Amino acid sequence: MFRSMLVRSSASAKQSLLRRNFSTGSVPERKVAILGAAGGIGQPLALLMKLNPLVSSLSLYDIANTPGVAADVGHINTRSQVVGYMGDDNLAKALEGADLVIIPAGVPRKPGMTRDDLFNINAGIVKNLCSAIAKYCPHALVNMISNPVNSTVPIAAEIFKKAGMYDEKKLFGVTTLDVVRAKTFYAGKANVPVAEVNVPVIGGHAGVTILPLFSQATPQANLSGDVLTALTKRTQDGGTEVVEAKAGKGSATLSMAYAGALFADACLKGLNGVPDVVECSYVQSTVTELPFFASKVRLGKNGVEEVLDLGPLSDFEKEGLEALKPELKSSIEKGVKFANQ
Ligand SMILES: NC(=O)C1=CN([C@@H]2O[C@H](COP(=O)(O)OP(=O)(O)OC[C@H]3O[C@@H](n4cnc5c(N)ncnc54)[C@H](O)[C@@H]3O)[C@@H](O)[C@H]2O)C=CC1
Ligand SMILES: O=C([O-])CC(=O)C(=O)O
Repeated sequence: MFRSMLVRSSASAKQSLLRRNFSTGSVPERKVAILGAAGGIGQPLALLMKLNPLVSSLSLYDIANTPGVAADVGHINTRSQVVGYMGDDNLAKALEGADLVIIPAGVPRKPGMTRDDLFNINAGIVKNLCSAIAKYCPHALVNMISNPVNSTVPIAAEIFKKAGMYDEKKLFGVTTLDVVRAKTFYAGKANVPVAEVNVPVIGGHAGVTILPLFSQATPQANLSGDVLTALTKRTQDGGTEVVEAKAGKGSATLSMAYAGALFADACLKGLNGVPDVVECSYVQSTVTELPFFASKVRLGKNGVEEVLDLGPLSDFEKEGLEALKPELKSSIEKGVKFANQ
């Protein structure tokens, strides 16, 4: 009996050693900061990042209410240590040492508004937060969620350029929710298992600038032109569908937190050297004549490893691509102009 106890205890010692190696060795320490962590997106995103075993330190920053969110999420028995930071004076500490900063700070839409109607408030918020990132964690990857993404990403790039630390490989507009929606809507119409579906979504993140490429969707399905037109429109209007359903109580938060957590996980995998991590994102790009564009991106140890080209487009998608360019161009220019005022 004594012997079997010894065997058991040496087996459990081995297991705990393995566990320790896992937490200190093979999985690197990664600090993730969420700016706007007490908001509609921020809270469920904090929860999902707390569940991610790739995160060792989770920093929750907001101008209000972060102590409660951090205390709540911090009781979950997963790897990361959670700290809440509230107010401008604590932003430096929230950011120091961050490998990845996710920004869902800012106001959401109400019915009747476009994403661009958020520009006046959110542009200033993003500008201040990016100035702090440039100062306190210049090497971090930045996942921009705050709308209008088509403009807030160029704003961030300009702020980083002014600070002399811009690295185009490290700045991402999060367009994953467009991909999530395109997959869901396509699976419904094509009658295929949603978990197997892949659909690239290119362009930007507002109305017609969102261009799902259903011609490249897998598994392939033989959908009529009318169905493809309707699927495209529903994907482009997905945000508005939620804004209207919430009737003044904000925009997508839960599906956005899911999408944001998926994209952050892909970024962390890339940082950790996992090969072949490919996601769509709105990044600095040369795949079209526009300086920022969403397309498939290969993620690696330095962020963007490769911006993949668009692949073959149907005639309908080619038209959509040309149609989106003027709006996307003017949203980019608006952001650049604002940052340089
Ligand atoms: N990229 C995308 O696909 C999506 C983007 N969004 C955008 O995400 C943003 C946030 O949406 P919600 O979470 O629903 O809004 P929300 O109003 O519920 O939360 C925003 C949070 O940001 C905080 N905040 C405001 N100023 C801040 C500052 N200077 N520093 C730190 N935090 C600050 C607020 O205190 C609040 O807790 C909106 O701009 C919305 O349009 C929403 C859905 C999808
Ligand atoms: O529609 C909005 O305002 C929020 C958003 O970006 C989305 O849900 O795609």
